[in-house]
Amino acid sequence: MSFIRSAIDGQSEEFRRRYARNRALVAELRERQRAARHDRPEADIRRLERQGKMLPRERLERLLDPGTPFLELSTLAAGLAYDGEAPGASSITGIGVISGREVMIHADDSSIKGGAWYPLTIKKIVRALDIAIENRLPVVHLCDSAGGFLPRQSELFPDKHMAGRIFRNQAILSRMGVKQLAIVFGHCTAGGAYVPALSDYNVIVRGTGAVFLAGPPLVKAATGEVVGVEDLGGCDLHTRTSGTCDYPAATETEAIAIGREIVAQWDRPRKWIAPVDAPEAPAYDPDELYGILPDDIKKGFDMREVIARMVDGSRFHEYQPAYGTTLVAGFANLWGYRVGILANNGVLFNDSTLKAAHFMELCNQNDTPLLFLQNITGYMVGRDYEAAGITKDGAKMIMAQSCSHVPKLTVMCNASFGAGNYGMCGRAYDARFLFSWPGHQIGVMGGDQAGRTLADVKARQMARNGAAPDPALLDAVRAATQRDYEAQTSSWHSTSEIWDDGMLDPVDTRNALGIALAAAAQAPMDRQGYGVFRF
Ligand SMILES: CCC(=O)SCCNC(=O)CCNC(=O)[C@H](O)C(C)(C)COP(=O)(O)OP(=O)(O)OC[C@H]1O[C@@H](n2cnc3c(N)ncnc32)[C@H](O)[C@@H]1OP(=O)(O)O
Repeated sequence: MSFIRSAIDGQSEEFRRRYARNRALVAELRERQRAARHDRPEADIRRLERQGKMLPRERLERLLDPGTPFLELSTLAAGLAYDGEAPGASSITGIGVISGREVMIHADDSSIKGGAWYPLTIKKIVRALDIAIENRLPVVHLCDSAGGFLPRQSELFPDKHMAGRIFRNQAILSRMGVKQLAIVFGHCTAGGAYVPALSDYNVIVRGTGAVFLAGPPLVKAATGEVVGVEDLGGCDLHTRTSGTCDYPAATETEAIAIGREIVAQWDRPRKWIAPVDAPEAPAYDPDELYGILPDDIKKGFDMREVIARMVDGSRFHEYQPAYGTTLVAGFANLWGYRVGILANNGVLFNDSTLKAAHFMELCNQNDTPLLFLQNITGYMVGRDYEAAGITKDGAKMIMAQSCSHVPKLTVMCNASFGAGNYGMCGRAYDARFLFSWPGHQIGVMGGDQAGRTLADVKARQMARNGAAPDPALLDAVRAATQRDYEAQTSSWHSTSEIWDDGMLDPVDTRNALGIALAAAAQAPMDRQGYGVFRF
């Protein structure tokens, strides 16, 4: 592999300007994450104190092995939804280490509306369980939830990927032999009761933990029976009489200790992908990424400069360096794992598209995981390109990508527009993990283009109807579309909607990808081949 020679001038005015802008974005990311994790109304903190409960992050700190990394997912989920009422989508998910085993964590956050599940909470939990299924990661659930957020039941209850999907995913995990433990710290009501019931192991805290299909008020309303929490679904009922729970614990601390002991009994999963070399830090300082990423989405940058600050030893074996140059492809090591990287250096033309498809086939032939670094404004459009078959070449790229049996990881580095998002393994294409950077923008097209397209459609419609041109109306259409697009294409919006698995500081991305690769290595690869390529 060759050493990447950087052409960056760290003293240039442009570098300094970009550096300042990207540092400011990361400072904003950190502040938003701090607030989402810790800012809670005083009354809710006091309520949990009165009940003798720990905050969810205190539980997590005691549960995870000291000094081990925790890759928290979707930290800013729901950040822009529900008037900011459910920071982090009132839940914590992420990959951590317990008793030496990598596990997926799902923790309810009862400091927000009693841990009630908002629609985006459910999306976040379902995604965490999908990740567990795809990567065969055991799951530890820290249960303390009021169940569905009742005012929004129609958005969280009935459809395929709503609340029922949590329990469906739990059943699938169990069938696959992927273990689950639930620790019941608070209430598990209604559907939430199935979280411990569908876990292979569970622990319940006496006094605060409870599991029931309906809590006391609903039981009274439904049948007239008056019954207290402990008698209806408390620790003793479930560990002595019903058998719904396995291990009683006198305190939260004891429950966590029992949970750690249970995980310690689990076998260590086989790894299907192994590092090929010892890990090595990049030769260039990742901090320089701040000076490389542009301060204007339309400005280009050489993705090799990003790769040089992400991969082991800044070494890269570039594939077809002189062909299809708007796509950079090649092999590198990341934390010792061999990866095949596809990164955008411009619009995808026929040649770069075919190069991408061929390179993905090579990686599948070698069982080499794929890493997509997206900065894509789309495929080249126009008569000449259609005549040259840009649509069928794009289809080949999507075929190769969708049918890849190797794990795929995607990082949204800057732009993700149009069908380029699809070819480069956007959300719909089952990347095992998909992260974004704070300056990233995503949309079917840019706001300016969309505004002009809709204004043009309007003008043609008016002409067809014999109406006089109305420049003020067309300007209004253009401006309104652009305004909407600006809000909807921002990275804060996309991460709030869980279109990614979380926003990362570019400098932390190498570490996050290392954890993701180690997780991805736990699932065997299923070679199913490809569909029909259109030639
Ligand atoms: C999938 C289908 C389902 O899951 S149906 C869900 C049915 N759920 C229920 O019946 C649980 C109702 N809630 C409760 O029993 C209690 O609130 C529990 C969870 C025990 C927590 O009690 P406690 O710690 O004393 O807090 P609290 O009652 O003061 O509530 C705190 C804030 O949360 C709210 N809250 C509670 N549950 C829900 C809910 N399911 N949907 C929407 N909001 C809920 C409370 O109204 C209260 O809000 P606020 O702080 O007054 O603004």
